[in-house]
Amino acid sequence: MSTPAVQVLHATVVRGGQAVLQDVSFTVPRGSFVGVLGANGAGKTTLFQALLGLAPAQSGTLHINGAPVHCGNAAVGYMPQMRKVVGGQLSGWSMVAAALKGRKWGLPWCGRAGRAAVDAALAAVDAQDLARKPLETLSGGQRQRLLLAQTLLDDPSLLLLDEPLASLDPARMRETALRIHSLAQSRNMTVLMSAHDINPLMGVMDHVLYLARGKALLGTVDEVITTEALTALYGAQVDVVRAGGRVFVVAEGGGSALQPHDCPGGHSHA
Ligand SMILES: Nc1ncnc2c1ncn2[C@@H]1O[C@H](COP(=O)(O)OP(=O)(O)OP(=O)(O)O)[C@@H](O)[C@H]1O
Repeated sequence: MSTPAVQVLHATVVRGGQAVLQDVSFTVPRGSFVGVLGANGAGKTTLFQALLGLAPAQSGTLHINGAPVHCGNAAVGYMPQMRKVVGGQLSGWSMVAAALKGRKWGLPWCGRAGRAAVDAALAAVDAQDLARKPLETLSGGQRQRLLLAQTLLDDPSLLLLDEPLASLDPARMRETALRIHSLAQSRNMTVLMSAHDINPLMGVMDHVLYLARGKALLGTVDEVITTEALTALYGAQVDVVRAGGRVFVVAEGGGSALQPHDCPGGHSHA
């Protein structure tokens, strides 16, 4: 069996005195596309930061491609959650170039190889037309594409994408998910992508990694997004309801355990 892309064994990660991930174990085979789901505060970003070596595990082990996690691993491309525009005067090209060799917001001076890498990354996400435009003039979706281009520099084998679909409309969400899927397949990359809406990931994901109460459950959509599996994970009654082509994960008392998930045609693909 080949070395897994990600292997987490009995990992506990504490933040602010609280175990955000508690004795979590899962294995992601190489080339898998994993949707990382969970309510706000479930620990999706913390998991990514642990895999980046930025949030050390108090106990347990985390390996990427068979090696312990460490900061600055060029095999890992990371797209953080995007909250606001930084450096709005920068062109799209400069923003991507600024991440060459792991630098962020440094001066975009680079040699011929670096320039070629930036051009190739922009082309891979179909963003050549954004290269000369200042960031502040771009839409959220266009900026997401540039952030995705940044993650492709250094030719990573693993992408950690933190809510890359946030703030996109449903059509763009689906388009972006398909784009990432196709990129991952063509470059043989493993993808862990967090999201609050499962629908754009239907047919794209091989697995779901669902986080709740410090625990994690990895499996196919049909294994994980069920009343039984999520009730066990949450330790309280959670119902998975399919209605009108949508899937709702409903907590006891009627509140949403997660954002409602659109799911046209059940689990069929759009
Ligand atoms: N630097 C930090 N210091 C202390 N606590 C933190 C820190 N970062 C995150 N936390 C806490 O860890 C928990 C998990 O946060 P995290 O950002 O990983 O969740 P998330 O699933 O990514 O949430 P969201 O969907 O809202 O982005 C939260 O309770 C949060 O308050």
